[in-house]
Amino acid sequence: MTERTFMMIKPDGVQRGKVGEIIRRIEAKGYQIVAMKLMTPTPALLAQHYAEHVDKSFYPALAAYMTSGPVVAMVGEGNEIITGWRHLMGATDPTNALPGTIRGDLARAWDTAAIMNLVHGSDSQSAAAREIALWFD
Ligand SMILES: Nc1ncnc2c1ncn2[C@@H]1O[C@H](COP(=O)(O)OP(=O)(O)OP(=O)(O)O)[C@@H](O)[C@H]1O
Repeated sequence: MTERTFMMIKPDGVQRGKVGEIIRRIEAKGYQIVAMKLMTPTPALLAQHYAEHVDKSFYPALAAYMTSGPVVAMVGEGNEIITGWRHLMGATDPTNALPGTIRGDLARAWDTAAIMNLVHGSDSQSAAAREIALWFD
């Protein structure tokens, strides 16, 4: 089923010059990028995006990481893209992410309180709808 998802290249991806490589992998898979913008998230936007995490002990570190610089916010479209993009990303913790995935190939464990893992993708259809509306008015 053709569907849309919210995809993001996080600040470490932009700062480390991985934008081209990540977009190359999205396009190599055959997914379409139907919206894209470079922006630095505000703390308020981030708290809405990560509403499920705001009360967690790592949230201050996550917020500092995610507002540290520009991100590339994208809407992707393709068959089963929500699940497929999460497979392309790999496991949340780069140490556990398999080779062949973006996190497995390009990220490593960082000695910081927030897991820096280059990319984000919505984990369900309801999350995709909510996140696309949040990031693209
Ligand atoms: N225990 C933790 N300690 C530090 N940072 C964490 C921890 N768990 C998650 N994070 C950070 O918060 C983000 C959101 O966590 P979540 O569990 O939703 O992971 P995810 O779905 O793989 O990642 P994302 O939502 O960014 O795609 C992670 O990508 C990571 O940057």
